Amino acid sequence: MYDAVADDYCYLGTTVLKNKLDLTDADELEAFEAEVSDARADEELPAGNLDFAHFKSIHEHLFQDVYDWAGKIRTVRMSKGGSMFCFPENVENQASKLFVELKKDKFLIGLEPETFAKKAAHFLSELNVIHAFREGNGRTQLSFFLLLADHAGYAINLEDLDPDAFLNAMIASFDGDEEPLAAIISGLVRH
Ligand SMILES: Nc1ncnc2c1ncn2[C@@H]1O[C@H](COP(=O)(O)OP(=O)(O)OP(=O)(O)O)[C@@H](O)[C@H]1O
Repeated sequence: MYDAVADDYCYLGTTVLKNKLDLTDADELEAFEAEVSDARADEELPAGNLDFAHFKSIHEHLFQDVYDWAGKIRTVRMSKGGSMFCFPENVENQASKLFVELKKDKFLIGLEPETFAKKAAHFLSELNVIHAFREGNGRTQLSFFLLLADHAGYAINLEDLDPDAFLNAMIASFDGDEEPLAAIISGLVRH
């Protein structure tokens, strides 16, 4: 969870996010959110142009059953484990730039696997620094990565992904070292 802050997204005096079922118990909300977002992830994801609007529509798809703000940029500052993410007023601008870069890079099509892994790691790392949403960033990042990899011609099996190693690599990338993340992605695309 986030460095716990009770903000306007939360029920008064708690760190439980307001939600469509009005669940006020953190564990119940977590279980419900996990179940329905998993089910939504198994459905066909919204089509799009691999741009920021597409990224937001994936978040909306995954979390439509849980939050009114699904698909919408957060309005509060956030940090995790001491990592301070992009200020909300800069999210739109930074994300637009990042997705324009991705397009300029031809969505990473036609690269050697090693180069794809490096560039995808950089993209994911920057996407995580932006952290567009109040919650659900990791799951949206992964879903988008799967679409990007598929579009570039790589079939990724997430069962091969070690969640702890992946989290550590994401944190390392936040701190400026994208190598561990590139190594993990490289392992996923080499089959
Ligand atoms: N200390 C940290 N510094 C930088 N990034 C972090 C840190 N801790 C977690 N992350 C990244 O934040 C993202 C998770 O964000 P968030 O909790 O909004 O997503 P989620 O989908 O709700 O959770 P999860 O990805 O854990 O299922 C992941 O990409 C994760 O790697």
